[in-house]
Amino acid sequence: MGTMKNTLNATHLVKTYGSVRALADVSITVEGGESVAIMGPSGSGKSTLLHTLSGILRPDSGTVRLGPVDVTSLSDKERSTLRRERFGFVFQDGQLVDELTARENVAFPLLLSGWKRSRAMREADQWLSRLGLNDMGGRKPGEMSGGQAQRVAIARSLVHSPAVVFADEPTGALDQATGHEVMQILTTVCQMSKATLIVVTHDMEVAKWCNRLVEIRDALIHDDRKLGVGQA
Ligand SMILES: Nc1ncnc2c1ncn2[C@@H]1O[C@H](COP(=O)(O)OP(=O)(O)OP(=O)(O)O)[C@@H](O)[C@H]1O
Repeated sequence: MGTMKNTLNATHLVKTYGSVRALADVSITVEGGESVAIMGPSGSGKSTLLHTLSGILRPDSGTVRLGPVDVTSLSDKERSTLRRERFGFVFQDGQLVDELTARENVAFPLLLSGWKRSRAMREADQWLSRLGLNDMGGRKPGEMSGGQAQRVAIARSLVHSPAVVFADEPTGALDQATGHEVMQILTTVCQMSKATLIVVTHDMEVAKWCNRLVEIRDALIHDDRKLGVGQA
């Protein structure tokens, strides 16, 4: 039922930068609620694929659909509204606003959507507590560890109940143990929220947390397979 609505479907994506082909002809369907790791060598097109699927980049040709919506045919303004309302983003680091507290950072997407401040702050507090950050609400990003900051970023990516969370090297700035914790939390809360998760990573330990692994090579999908939990 709700899953069809959130199916992410890309067909025949082509994206070139000058003479470089970053996506040669990529088609992929991700069902609502799946968690997908995208791996591949440096320069193979992973980030370009993530940015195209998430409406940040427009492909030269091909289409991206979220449920019935053709994302590629939307205007820039409509695409940024769709990104803000239906997608969440987690990056390697540096994504939180330094001047805002953890609570304000998490509440930010809700404030942008017009929530009243008091209600947005209460919702943010619930997310912080869900992620084990009860005491962190009043701290600024510079006053937290890397792992804590990533958990705040995860809370912020999910606070507005997005259909899809896009994560680009979410553990790239963390040591292995902290990265492991962050992936456990990220996959658990996405599952709880029934959000699809798409993660770009170089690290098989990170990919293992997902239930599907897509390998990109030379701008094409080279392999696409299911993963059992803890298997790779
Ligand atoms: N803005 C840009 N201008 C020109 N070329 C670009 C641009 N962005 C990416 N490219 C090129 O497109 C190709 C794919 O890049 P992309 O960043 O998608 O790869 P990636 O697999 O994410 O790499 P990495 O793992 O190193 O981040 C590379 O050859 C890259 O140099």
